[in-house]
Amino acid sequence: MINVSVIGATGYVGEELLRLLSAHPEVSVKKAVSKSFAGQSLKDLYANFVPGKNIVLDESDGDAGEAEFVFLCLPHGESLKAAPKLLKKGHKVIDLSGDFRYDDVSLYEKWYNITHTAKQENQQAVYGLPEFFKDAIRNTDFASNPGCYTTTSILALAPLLKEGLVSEKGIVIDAKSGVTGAGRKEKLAYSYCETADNFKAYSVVNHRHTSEIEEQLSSISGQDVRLLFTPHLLPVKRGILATIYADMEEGADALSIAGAYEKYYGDAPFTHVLPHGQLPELKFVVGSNNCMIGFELSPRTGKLVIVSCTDNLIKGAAGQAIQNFNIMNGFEETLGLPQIAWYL
Ligand SMILES: NC(=O)C1=CN([C@@H]2O[C@H](COP(=O)(O)OP(=O)(O)OC[C@H]3O[C@@H](n4cnc5c(N)ncnc54)[C@H](OP(=O)(O)O)[C@@H]3O)[C@@H](O)[C@H]2O)C=CC1
Ligand SMILES: CC(=O)N[C@@H](CCC(=O)OP(=O)(O)O)C(=O)O
Repeated sequence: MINVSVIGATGYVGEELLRLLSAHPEVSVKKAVSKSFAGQSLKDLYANFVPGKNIVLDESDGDAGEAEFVFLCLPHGESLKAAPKLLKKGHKVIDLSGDFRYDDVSLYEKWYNITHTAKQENQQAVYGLPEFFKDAIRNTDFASNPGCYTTTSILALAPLLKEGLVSEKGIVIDAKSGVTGAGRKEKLAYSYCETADNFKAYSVVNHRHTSEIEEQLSSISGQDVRLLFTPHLLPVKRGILATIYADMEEGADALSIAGAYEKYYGDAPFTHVLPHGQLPELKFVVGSNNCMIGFELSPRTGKLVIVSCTDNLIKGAAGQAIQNFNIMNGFEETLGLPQIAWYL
């Protein structure tokens, strides 16, 4: 059994993580930290935990107790303060915020408008996308979980860029997210009346995930990738669907594209590519740790259209964190993780 602690336990990601961890056969949750609800039982806030083990929320004192592993489910800027202290005390850390995702901290500082105060720890952090960095994840004590939009986008594009089947220029990612992607904020803009029966684009041309997607795709493919990323707020609770447009290079056809995906994801337990012409839907992935990808060629325009779906709270956050935890501990990658979506 591995003792773990969850900090930021009452947010949407923290709650989902605790729910998934409760079914993990090798995990014992020793501490769940909340600044706002310290002293209360988790089940008083989230009644879905009534049948589970009683978890009393602890003070947010930066102490992870006896836990070997600490999951940080804090807003960006907060992990920046918490992670260095925990690493110094010898804890292994998996951070779910954006604070340690960049190789180039100046990109973080520019896109998040925050001065990075833990540059040394940032160098230590491994980008927790198992499909591409499994060996590094296996050998680190500090994993930085990718963003939800970024996981969905990078998994769709990386094999095709790496194999030279699409151009690194002119890519457009048109992504839609469920409202839980914004966190458990008490803001009018995320309330039922403002989001239900509505659909809107936001942060057009300047969403911070643009830089994370570009940096990782450039690093994986060895090309200078520049792209447009447009997020939208979808009136559903969970799920991300990204429709991606890319210019095909010479030699790109249904067979070579399927072959490139097979090369990188043939053995990946959670990334599934549908046969040419079949497209994923949110209900095929929501409730699971899967990323599902489909594609269609447009010979008339020379463009490839890719559709990629994840559950933002699972493969986009809590599930991928557990996948990284499993790899860091030498467990089966799938341990404790849902492989079949809810569908309904
Ligand atoms: N929602 C999603 O789909 C995804 C989120 N992420 C990332 O995961 C992290 C957590 O996200 P999410 O659960 O959605 O966010 P929430 O806003 O729902 O939860 C964050 C929690 O952090 C705690 N907290 C501690 N310090 C602060 C502070 N200064 N300001 C606000 N909250 C604080 C709060 O709990 P308390 O007051 O009880 O301590 C809060 O509930 C973020 O970094 C986010 O970017 C990553 C991928 C997907
Ligand atoms: C719908 C919504 O608001 N989504 C969030 C992205 C999710 C998130 O929390 O960002 P990270 O994945 O980087 O942690 C946003 O656009 O800011």
